[in-house]
Amino acid sequence: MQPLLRVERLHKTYGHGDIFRDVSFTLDAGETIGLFGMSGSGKSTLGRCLLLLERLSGGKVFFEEIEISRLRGRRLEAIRPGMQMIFQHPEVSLDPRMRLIESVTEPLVYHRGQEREEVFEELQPLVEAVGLRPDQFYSYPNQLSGGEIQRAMMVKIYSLSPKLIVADEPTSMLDMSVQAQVLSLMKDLQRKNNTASVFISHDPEVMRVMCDRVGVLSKGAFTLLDMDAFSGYADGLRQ
Ligand SMILES: Nc1ncnc2c1ncn2[C@@H]1O[C@H](COP(=O)(O)OP(=O)(O)OP(=O)(O)O)[C@@H](O)[C@H]1O
Repeated sequence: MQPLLRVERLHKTYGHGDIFRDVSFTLDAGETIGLFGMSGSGKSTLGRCLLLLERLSGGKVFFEEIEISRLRGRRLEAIRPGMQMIFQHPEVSLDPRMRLIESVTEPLVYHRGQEREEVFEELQPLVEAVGLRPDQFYSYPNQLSGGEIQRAMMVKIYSLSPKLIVADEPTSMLDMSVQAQVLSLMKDLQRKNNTASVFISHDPEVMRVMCDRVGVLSKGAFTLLDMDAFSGYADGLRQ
Protein backbone atom coordinates (compact mmCIF):
# COMPACT_ATOMS: atom_id res chain seq x y z
CA MET A 1 0.00 0.00 0.00
CA GLN A 2 1.36 3.42 -0.88
CA PRO A 3 1.44 6.02 1.91
CA LEU A 4 -0.97 8.94 1.68
CA LEU A 5 1.71 11.44 2.61
CA ARG A 6 5.45 11.10 2.17
CA VAL A 7 7.80 13.77 3.42
CA GLU A 8 11.45 13.71 2.45
CA ARG A 9 14.15 15.76 4.14
CA LEU A 10 12.04 18.86 4.76
CA HIS A 11 13.98 21.91 5.75
CA LYS A 12 12.84 25.38 6.75
CA THR A 13 14.81 28.47 7.58
CA TYR A 14 13.51 31.99 8.13
CA GLY A 15 16.92 33.47 7.49
CA HIS A 16 17.86 33.74 11.18
CA GLY A 17 18.61 30.01 11.41
CA ASP A 18 17.05 26.62 10.79
CA ILE A 19 13.55 26.10 12.21
CA PHE A 20 13.86 22.40 11.35
CA ARG A 21 15.95 20.23 9.08
CA ASP A 22 15.87 16.72 7.73
CA VAL A 23 12.21 15.94 8.55
CA SER A 24 11.22 12.67 6.88
CA PHE A 25 8.21 10.40 7.54
CA THR A 26 5.30 8.69 5.85
CA LEU A 27 1.65 8.69 6.88
CA ASP A 28 -0.96 6.12 5.84
CA ALA A 29 -4.70 6.67 5.37
CA GLY A 30 -6.47 6.62 8.74
CA GLU A 31 -3.25 7.13 10.70
CA THR A 32 -2.48 10.00 13.09
CA ILE A 33 0.96 11.35 13.69
CA GLY A 34 1.54 13.94 16.40
CA LEU A 35 3.91 16.90 16.25
CA PHE A 36 5.18 17.67 19.72
CA GLY A 37 7.65 20.22 21.01
CA MET A 38 8.09 23.29 23.15
CA SER A 39 6.68 26.66 22.19
CA GLY A 40 8.67 28.00 19.24
CA SER A 41 10.06 24.58 18.23
CA GLY A 42 8.48 24.87 14.77
CA LYS A 43 5.35 22.67 15.02
CA SER A 44 3.00 25.15 13.32
CA THR A 45 5.58 25.99 10.67
CA LEU A 46 6.05 22.30 9.86
CA GLY A 47 2.25 21.80 9.75
CA ARG A 48 1.88 24.65 7.26
CA CYS A 49 4.83 23.36 5.20
CA LEU A 50 3.19 19.91 4.90
CA LEU A 51 0.16 21.56 3.27
CA LEU A 52 2.34 23.90 1.18
CA LEU A 53 0.79 26.91 2.92
CA GLU A 54 4.36 27.98 3.51
CA ARG A 55 7.37 27.91 1.18
CA LEU A 56 9.85 25.11 1.85
CA SER A 57 13.56 25.87 2.11
CA GLY A 58 14.33 22.30 1.02
CA GLY A 59 12.92 18.79 0.73
CA LYS A 60 9.89 17.23 -0.93
CA VAL A 61 6.26 16.51 -0.04
CA PHE A 62 4.37 13.73 -1.86
CA PHE A 63 0.57 13.39 -1.53
CA GLU A 64 -0.72 10.11 -3.01
CA GLU A 65 2.73 9.82 -4.60
CA ILE A 66 2.36 13.13 -6.47
CA GLU A 67 5.18 15.49 -5.62
CA ILE A 68 3.00 18.41 -4.56
CA SER A 69 5.98 20.51 -3.50
CA ARG A 70 6.71 20.96 -7.23
CA LEU A 71 3.18 22.06 -8.09
CA ARG A 72 2.10 25.66 -8.43
CA GLY A 73 -1.09 27.56 -9.25
CA ARG A 74 -4.09 25.66 -10.48
CA ARG A 75 -2.50 22.20 -10.22
CA LEU A 76 -1.86 22.76 -6.51
CA GLU A 77 -5.29 24.34 -5.97
CA ALA A 78 -6.92 21.22 -7.47
CA ILE A 79 -5.33 19.10 -4.71
CA ARG A 80 -6.03 21.50 -1.83
CA PRO A 81 -9.61 20.41 -0.94
CA GLY A 82 -8.20 16.97 -0.05
CA MET A 83 -5.82 18.52 2.51
CA GLN A 84 -7.34 20.71 5.21
CA MET A 85 -6.05 22.59 8.23
CA ILE A 86 -7.86 23.09 11.55
CA PHE A 87 -6.60 26.05 13.57
CA GLN A 88 -6.33 26.87 17.26
CA HIS A 89 -8.44 30.02 16.78
CA PRO A 90 -11.17 28.96 14.34
CA GLU A 91 -12.94 32.29 14.80
CA VAL A 92 -10.01 33.95 13.01
CA SER A 93 -10.79 32.03 9.83
CA LEU A 94 -14.49 32.88 10.12
CA ASP A 95 -15.90 36.14 8.82
CA PRO A 96 -17.62 37.76 11.85
CA ARG A 97 -20.21 39.32 9.52
CA MET A 98 -21.28 35.96 8.08
CA ARG A 99 -23.74 33.58 9.69
CA LEU A 100 -22.16 30.16 10.30
CA ILE A 101 -24.33 28.55 7.67
CA GLU A 102 -22.74 30.82 5.04
CA SER A 103 -19.17 30.07 6.16
CA VAL A 104 -19.76 26.34 6.56
CA THR A 105 -21.46 25.80 3.20
CA GLU A 106 -19.21 28.21 1.28
CA PRO A 107 -16.68 25.67 -0.13
CA LEU A 108 -19.34 23.36 -1.56
CA VAL A 109 -21.49 26.26 -2.80
CA TYR A 110 -18.37 27.53 -4.57
CA HIS A 111 -17.13 24.19 -5.94
CA ARG A 112 -20.51 22.82 -7.02
CA GLY A 113 -22.52 25.95 -7.72
CA GLN A 114 -25.39 24.56 -5.57
CA GLU A 115 -27.80 26.62 -3.47
CA ARG A 116 -26.75 27.16 0.17
CA GLU A 117 -29.87 25.55 1.68
CA GLU A 118 -29.45 22.53 -0.57
CA VAL A 119 -25.83 22.06 0.57
CA PHE A 120 -26.82 22.54 4.23
CA GLU A 121 -29.51 19.89 3.85
CA GLU A 122 -26.88 17.48 2.54
CA LEU A 123 -24.63 18.27 5.52
CA GLN A 124 -27.27 17.35 8.13
CA PRO A 125 -25.67 13.98 9.03
CA LEU A 126 -22.45 15.87 9.83
CA VAL A 127 -24.34 18.57 11.75
CA GLU A 128 -25.90 15.80 13.82
CA ALA A 129 -22.56 14.05 14.27
CA VAL A 130 -20.93 17.16 15.76
CA GLY A 131 -23.87 17.62 18.16
CA LEU A 132 -25.03 21.09 17.09
CA ARG A 133 -28.63 22.07 16.37
CA PRO A 134 -29.30 23.21 12.80
CA ASP A 135 -30.66 26.56 14.07
CA GLN A 136 -27.28 27.34 15.66
CA PHE A 137 -25.86 27.69 12.15
CA TYR A 138 -28.02 30.77 11.67
CA SER A 139 -26.00 32.55 14.38
CA TYR A 140 -22.95 34.78 13.98
CA PRO A 141 -19.60 33.55 15.37
CA ASN A 142 -19.76 35.91 18.39
CA GLN A 143 -23.05 34.28 19.45
CA LEU A 144 -21.46 30.85 19.95
CA SER A 145 -18.90 29.42 22.37
CA GLY A 146 -15.38 28.42 21.31
CA GLY A 147 -16.31 24.73 21.46
CA GLU A 148 -19.42 25.27 19.31
CA ILE A 149 -17.40 27.20 16.73
CA GLN A 150 -14.78 24.44 16.59
CA ARG A 151 -17.59 21.89 16.03
CA ALA A 152 -19.06 24.01 13.25
CA MET A 153 -15.59 24.15 11.67
CA MET A 154 -15.52 20.34 11.68
CA VAL A 155 -18.68 20.37 9.57
CA LYS A 156 -17.02 22.74 7.10
CA ILE A 157 -13.80 20.74 6.94
CA TYR A 158 -15.33 17.28 6.76
CA SER A 159 -17.85 18.46 4.13
CA LEU A 160 -14.88 18.44 1.75
CA SER A 161 -14.06 14.79 2.61
CA PRO A 162 -10.37 15.56 3.10
CA LYS A 163 -7.92 12.66 3.04
CA LEU A 164 -5.50 14.56 5.25
CA ILE A 165 -6.10 17.01 8.10
CA VAL A 166 -3.44 19.02 9.88
CA ALA A 167 -4.90 20.08 13.23
CA ASP A 168 -2.89 22.83 14.94
CA GLU A 169 -3.72 22.83 18.68
CA PRO A 170 -7.44 22.63 17.83
CA THR A 171 -8.56 22.27 21.44
CA SER A 172 -6.00 24.23 23.42
CA MET A 173 -8.36 27.20 23.85
CA LEU A 174 -11.20 25.04 25.20
CA ASP A 175 -11.81 24.01 28.78
CA MET A 176 -11.02 20.43 29.77
CA SER A 177 -14.50 18.89 29.40
CA VAL A 178 -15.19 20.53 26.03
CA GLN A 179 -11.67 19.60 24.92
CA ALA A 180 -12.39 15.92 25.61
CA GLN A 181 -15.67 16.11 23.64
CA VAL A 182 -14.07 17.75 20.62
CA LEU A 183 -11.14 15.29 20.62
CA SER A 184 -13.48 12.33 20.78
CA LEU A 185 -15.57 13.82 17.96
CA MET A 186 -12.45 14.26 15.83
CA LYS A 187 -11.45 10.65 16.49
CA ASP A 188 -14.90 9.42 15.48
CA LEU A 189 -14.99 11.45 12.26
CA GLN A 190 -11.49 10.34 11.44
CA ARG A 191 -12.33 6.68 11.94
CA LYS A 192 -15.54 6.90 9.89
CA ASN A 193 -13.82 8.71 7.03
CA ASN A 194 -10.45 6.95 7.26
CA THR A 195 -8.84 10.40 7.38
CA ALA A 196 -5.12 10.68 8.05
CA SER A 197 -4.08 13.45 10.38
CA VAL A 198 -1.16 15.38 11.70
CA PHE A 199 -2.02 16.53 15.20
CA ILE A 200 -0.05 19.41 16.69
CA SER A 201 0.01 19.86 20.45
CA HIS A 202 2.30 20.66 23.34
CA ASP A 203 0.15 18.50 25.64
CA PRO A 204 1.49 14.93 26.07
CA GLU A 205 -1.93 13.72 27.25
CA VAL A 206 -3.59 14.90 24.03
CA MET A 207 -0.84 13.12 22.06
CA ARG A 208 -1.51 9.89 23.96
CA VAL A 209 -5.24 10.07 23.24
CA MET A 210 -5.00 11.00 19.57
CA CYS A 211 -1.81 9.65 18.01
CA ASP A 212 -0.33 6.44 16.64
CA ARG A 213 3.20 7.91 16.54
CA VAL A 214 4.71 11.23 17.54
CA GLY A 215 7.37 13.36 15.87
CA VAL A 216 9.26 15.41 18.44
CA LEU A 217 10.77 18.72 17.32
CA SER A 218 13.65 19.98 19.41
CA LYS A 219 16.38 22.44 18.42
CA GLY A 220 15.61 21.92 14.75
CA ALA A 221 15.89 18.12 14.89
CA PHE A 222 12.92 15.80 14.27
CA THR A 223 12.70 12.42 16.03
CA LEU A 224 9.89 9.98 15.32
CA LEU A 225 8.75 7.91 18.32
CA ASP A 226 6.23 5.11 18.78
CA MET A 227 3.72 5.67 21.60
CA ASP A 228 5.67 3.66 24.20
CA ALA A 229 8.83 5.61 23.49
CA PHE A 230 6.86 8.88 23.53
CA SER A 231 5.32 8.07 26.93
CA GLY A 232 8.82 7.50 28.32
CA TYR A 233 10.01 10.75 26.75
CA ALA A 234 7.03 12.74 28.14
CA ASP A 235 7.47 11.21 31.61
CA GLY A 236 11.13 12.26 31.48
CA LEU A 237 10.08 15.86 30.77
CA ARG A 238 7.94 15.92 33.92
CA GLN A 239 10.84 14.93 36.19
N1 LIG B 1 6.71 34.11 9.24
C1 LIG B 1 7.74 34.01 10.07
N2 LIG B 1 8.87 34.77 9.89
C2 LIG B 1 9.93 34.63 10.72
N3 LIG B 1 9.98 33.77 11.77
C3 LIG B 1 8.90 33.02 12.00
C4 LIG B 1 7.72 33.09 11.17
N4 LIG B 1 6.79 32.19 11.63
C5 LIG B 1 7.37 31.60 12.72
N5 LIG B 1 8.61 32.09 12.92
C6 LIG B 1 9.54 31.64 13.99
O1 LIG B 1 9.77 30.26 13.81
C7 LIG B 1 9.85 29.60 15.07
C8 LIG B 1 8.85 28.46 15.12
O2 LIG B 1 7.53 29.00 15.22
P1 LIG B 1 6.23 28.08 15.25
O3 LIG B 1 5.05 28.97 15.40
O4 LIG B 1 6.27 27.16 14.10
O5 LIG B 1 6.48 27.25 16.60
P2 LIG B 1 5.47 26.36 17.44
O6 LIG B 1 6.24 25.15 17.90
O7 LIG B 1 4.22 26.09 16.66
O8 LIG B 1 5.15 27.31 18.67
P3 LIG B 1 3.81 27.45 19.59
O9 LIG B 1 3.63 26.12 20.30
O10 LIG B 1 4.17 28.57 20.54
O11 LIG B 1 2.66 27.79 18.68
C9 LIG B 1 9.66 30.68 16.13
O12 LIG B 1 10.93 31.11 16.58
C10 LIG B 1 8.96 31.78 15.38
O13 LIG B 1 9.25 33.03 15.94
